[in-house]
Parts: sequence; C-alpha cells; structure tokens
Amino acid sequence: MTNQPGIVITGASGRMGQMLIRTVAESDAARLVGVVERSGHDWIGRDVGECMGGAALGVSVTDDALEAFSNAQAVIDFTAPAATVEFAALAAQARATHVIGTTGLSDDDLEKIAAAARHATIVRAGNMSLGVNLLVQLTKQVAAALDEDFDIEVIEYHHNRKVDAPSGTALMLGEAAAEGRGVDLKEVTDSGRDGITGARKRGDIGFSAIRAGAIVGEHDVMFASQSERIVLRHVAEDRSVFARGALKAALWGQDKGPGEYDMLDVLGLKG
Ligand SMILES: NC(=O)c1ccc[n+]([C@@H]2O[C@H](COP(=O)([O-])OP(=O)(O)OC[C@H]3O[C@@H](n4cnc5c(N)ncnc54)[C@H](O)[C@@H]3O)[C@@H](O)[C@H]2O)c1
Ligand SMILES: O=C(O)C1=N[C@H](C(=O)O)CCC1
Repeated sequence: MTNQPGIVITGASGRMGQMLIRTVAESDAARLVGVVERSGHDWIGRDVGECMGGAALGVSVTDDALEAFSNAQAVIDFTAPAATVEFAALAAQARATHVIGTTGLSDDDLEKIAAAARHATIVRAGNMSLGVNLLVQLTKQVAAALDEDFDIEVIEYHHNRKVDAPSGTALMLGEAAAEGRGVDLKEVTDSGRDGITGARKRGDIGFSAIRAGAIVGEHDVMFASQSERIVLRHVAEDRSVFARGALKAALWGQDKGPGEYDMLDVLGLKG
C-alpha cells in the first residue's frame, strides 16, 4: 500500500493533458492511475506513454471516465466546458478531488460545478501558476489604491488554437480589479470593441485579446491615467507552471472537505 494519491488525467492528448501526464508520471508525490480521452479518439485502448512518443507508462487511455475515476483519489481536468461539467458529477460520485483548469465555463456550467462541490472537493482556477495568483493579489491592491482617473485594461496574449476569450486568467484579473475598486465586474466590463464604439466609459474595466502563433500565455494589467501608466505583467514561459500548480492542488485537496476552492487557497495567498 502506498500513500501517494492516485491521479487521473482527462484530455490525455491535449496540450495540457500531455504536460500533466509527464508531470504526474515524474512525481514522487503521486501515481498516474488513469488517463481519459473522448470516445472515438485514436489513442483509446493504447498505452499513453507510447501514444506520446515515449516509453510505455503502463496506463491505457480510456473513454470510461467513471471507471477511471473510481480507482483514483484525484482527477486533473483541463478539457472543455461540457466535459468538465460531466466530470464534476462523476468525480463527486467517485469521491475523488476534482482539479479544474478548464476555462470558458458559462454561468450555467459554474452552477453545475457548484452543485457538485456540495458533495466533493473541487479546486478550480483559470490559471494554476504561482505568478498569476500573486498578480491577482497585486491587481486587487493597486486597484484599491487608485481611483477612476485610472482606466483599467487587461490585455492577454495566447496561441492561435485557444478557443475562449477573455482567457480564464484575464477574468480572474478583471475580478480582482473590480473587487479592489469595490464594483461588480459584470456592470463595468468592456470587451470585444469593434467599429464606432464611442469613447471609453469612465470606470469601465476593459479586456483585449491577442491570438497568435505559439504564445503560451501572457497577461498585462494596465492602469492608465492622463499622465502616468502602471503595467503589471505575467509571462508563462511554458505549460509546466500550470501542470505543477494543478498537481499541488490535487495533493492539497486530499484532506479537505467538500467545497469549491481556488489556487489562492492552495497557495495560502488569501487575505
Ligand atoms: N487553468 C490553467 O492554469 C490553464 C492552463 C492552460 C490551459 N487551460 C485551459 O485548459 C483547457 C485545455 O487546454 P489545452 O490547450 O490543453 O486544449 P487542447 O484542445 O489541446 O486539449 C483539450 C483536450 O480535451 C479533450 N476532450 C474534450 N472533450 C473531452 C471529453 N468529453 N472527454 C475526454 N477528453 C475530452 C480533447 O480531445 C483534447 O485532447 C482550456 O480550457 C484552457 O483554457 C487552463
Ligand atoms: O492555453 C490556454 O488556453 C491557457 N488558458 C488559461 C486561460 O484561459 O487563462 C491559462 C493560460 C493558458
């Protein structure tokens, strides 16, 4: 018997799925016990290490999520909104901690995840890196210190395969800025500008999204007045920062009761 929690990775063939599989397989703190892909994918039934072009890892790719989850203590899930909502219910059923990195979740998806968290431990964050979670706290602090003479704009840069905007990270940063300023983000969001938009509204929090090439993920939070500008910036150099954060969250969740937590809880940055 080992005390290393068994971990299942969903979305095995994805950019994050493969990074997570390597991270867990190389870790001394956890065991890779399952990997899940969508039905019909050509990796199903094959050894995941070989599918990734390396040595066998002794774990076959499956499309039976519940069966995989029932052998695990945690599920790390960076897939797509519909899959994540389904996995939240299955992970709760299997009593496995569910770490959610998926972004682009709708209000309806978030309600379903909150319902699953009544019976299960869920850690969800649009960005699992230490640096971005520190930036969230800094953004809140700076927004609280400045008045509406400073326009706030969140600018995000990602690769050309990303399907959602604003990014999950941009939304975390926008929420932090709104909280610092004491306003409701939904009331002041300004995104998707195109055409004759009119002048910027005082107090709005703006979002701009760049999609190009292979950019892993970069975020600027700009505070701009008529006479000066502050820019807080985070650059993810590679996807391993997200995978290491997700593994940390899965281990952290092992002795926590049901509820929905975030990376600020995991990193002890709430204050
Ligand atoms: N929170 C973070 O730190 C963080 C970091 C990076 C990416 N992300 C998010 O993670 C998600 C995935 O990103 P990616 O770049 O790896 O995308 P990707 O498209 O490369 O991978 C997604 C994978 O999920 C699989 N998938 C989809 N539906 C499935 C289902 N029903 N069952 C099993 N597998 C399914 C796809 O086949 C694919 O392999 C996105 O929402 C992205 O924004 C979050
Ligand atoms: O590559 C992605 O997709 C990323 N998604 C997250 C987001 O939406 O903020 C984190 C950065 C990379």
